[in-house]
Amino acid sequence: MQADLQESEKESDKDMIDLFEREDRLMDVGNIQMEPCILVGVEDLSYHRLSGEEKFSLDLENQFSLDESLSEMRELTTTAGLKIIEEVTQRLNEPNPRTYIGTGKTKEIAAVCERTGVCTVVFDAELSPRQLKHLENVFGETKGFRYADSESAIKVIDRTALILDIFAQHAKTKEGQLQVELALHTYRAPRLTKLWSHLERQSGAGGVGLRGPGERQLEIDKRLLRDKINGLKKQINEVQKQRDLHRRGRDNLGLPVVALVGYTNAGKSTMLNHLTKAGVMAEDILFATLDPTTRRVKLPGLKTHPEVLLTDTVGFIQKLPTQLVAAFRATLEEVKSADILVHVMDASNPIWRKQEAAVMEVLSDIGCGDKPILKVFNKIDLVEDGTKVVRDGAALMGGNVVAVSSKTGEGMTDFVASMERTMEGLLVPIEVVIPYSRGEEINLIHEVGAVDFVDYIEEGTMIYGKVPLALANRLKEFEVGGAGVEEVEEEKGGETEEEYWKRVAKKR
Ligand SMILES: Nc1nc2c(ncn2[C@@H]2O[C@H](COP(=O)(O)OP(=O)(O)OP(=O)(O)O)[C@@H](O)[C@H]2O)c(=O)[nH]1
Ligand SMILES: [Mg+2]
Repeated sequence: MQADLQESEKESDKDMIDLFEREDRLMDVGNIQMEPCILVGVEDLSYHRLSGEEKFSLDLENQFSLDESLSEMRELTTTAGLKIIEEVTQRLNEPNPRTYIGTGKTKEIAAVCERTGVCTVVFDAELSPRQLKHLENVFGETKGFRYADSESAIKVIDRTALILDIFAQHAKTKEGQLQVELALHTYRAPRLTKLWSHLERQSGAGGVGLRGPGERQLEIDKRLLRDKINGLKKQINEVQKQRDLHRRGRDNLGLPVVALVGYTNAGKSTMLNHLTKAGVMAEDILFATLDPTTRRVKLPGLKTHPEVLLTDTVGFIQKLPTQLVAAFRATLEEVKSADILVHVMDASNPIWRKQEAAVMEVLSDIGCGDKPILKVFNKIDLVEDGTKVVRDGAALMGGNVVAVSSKTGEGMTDFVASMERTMEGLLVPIEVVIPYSRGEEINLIHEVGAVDFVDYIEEGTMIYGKVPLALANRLKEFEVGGAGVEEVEEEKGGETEEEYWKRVAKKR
C-alpha cells in the first residue's frame, strides 16, 4: 500500500512536469499535417421561443444560416491544418445541456468515428466544459477508448478552440504570443479535469480513495495554471505600458490615426500593402494578421491631412470567442484609439452584409460604434457589377461608401477623396500665438491643419485655423481667445479599464 502510494507520487511528479507539454499536444493541431476530422454543423433554433423584444435584439436577419456558418467553418478547419472527412449537421430546437446535440446525433457521430477511424470531431459551436467532456466520453466509449490514455481517445474541438489554435499558429510578435497564450490557458483552465480524468479513475474516484493521487494532481495542475495565467497577465501589462508610451509619442505627431477594420480575409492587409507597400503579410487564410501594424503613410491627394497613421488590425468573425475579446484587448485598444475607422468589406463574398453586421456588433461592444467610419467595398475586381454593389451598399448602410480593388488599385482615388471628407470632421478650431522659438509647431499646423489667418505679432506667430484634435491638445498652452479646446478625456463612464474589458468580454 505504502509502496503503491510512493509509486503514484513519483508518477504524479512526472505528470506535473509534463503538464504543459501534454496540454500543448492536446491542442496543437498545427504540428500534425492535415489531421483528418469530422465537422459537426449545428443550428440552434431556440431563439424561436424568445419574446419579441429579445428576438429583435438578436438581429435575426443577420444571423448566419447553417450553410453559411458551415462554409466559414470549412475555411477555419483548413486554415488550422485539418482535413474534413465527413460532415454531420443538426438543427436543434434546444441544445442538450449535457451533449449540446441530441442523443441520436451523438450516436450517429460516434458511428462515423468508428467507421472512418477519425478521432477528431470539430463542432461549429461554443461548448461548455461539461458538454465537451461528455461528448468525448460518449464518443470514446463507443470506440472502446474508455480506459485508454486521453491522447488516444477522441478529441472534440469547439469553435473557440479552433480559432484559438489558428491564433496560436499565427501570432508573430511577443505581445501577440502572450495574448494568445493567455487566451489558451483561460480556455483550458475549466476543462482541465478532462486531461487527468484517467488518473482519477485509477484512484477509484467516487469510492474510498476519493482524494487520491488523481484529485491531488488536479489541484496542483489548477494552481500551476492559475500562476501561469497571473504571470502572463503581468507580462502583458508590461508590454502594454510600452505600447501606451508608443501611442503617446505617436499622438505628439498630431497625425490622424486611421484603423483598417473588418471581417477576417476582407483584404485589410492587402489594402495597407497597396497604400504603403509595407509588406505586411496578406494571405488567403483566416486570421493572417494578429498583430497591429502601424505605418506612417503619405496618401497622394490628401490635402488637410497629407500624412496619416494607418493601422492594420486583427480580423473579426461572427461569434468571436469570449477569451479572445478579453485577451486581445491591446489590439482592440488600437481600434479604440483611432480617429477614423476604415471598414473593409469583401464585396465578392455573397454574405458581406452579414459579415458587416458582425463587425459592427463587435465595434459597438468595444465602444467604437460612434467613431467616424468609412465603408470600403474591397475586391471589386471580382464583382461583375461594381456600381450596383456600391448602390446597394449605400442604400443599406447610408452615407459614405466606396469600392476599390487592393489588387488592381482601381477606386483608390475615390477612396482617398472619401477619406478627405471623413477626416474633415476631425479638425477642431484653434486660435494660438506660438513663440518664434517654436518653429516646429508652426510647421506642423501648416502640414496637418487648415490655416485661415496668420499674423506676426510681438509674442510670436498668431494663427487661426483648424487642426486635428491631437495637435490641438498639444497646442493648448499657446491658446488665446475663446476657441480653446478642452482636453478630451476618454469616456469610461466611471469604470476602471479592467472593469470595462470584463464587461465587454462578459457581454459576448
Ligand atoms: N481579387 C482580389 N483579391 C484580394 C483583394 N484584396 C485582398 N485580396 C486577397 O484576399 C485574401 C485576404 O487578404 P488579406 O489582406 O490577408 O485579408 P485581411 O483582411 O488582412 O485578413 P485577416 O488578416 O485574416 O483578417 C488574400 O488572398 C488577398 O490576396 C482584391 O482587391 N482583389
Ligand atoms: Mg490581415
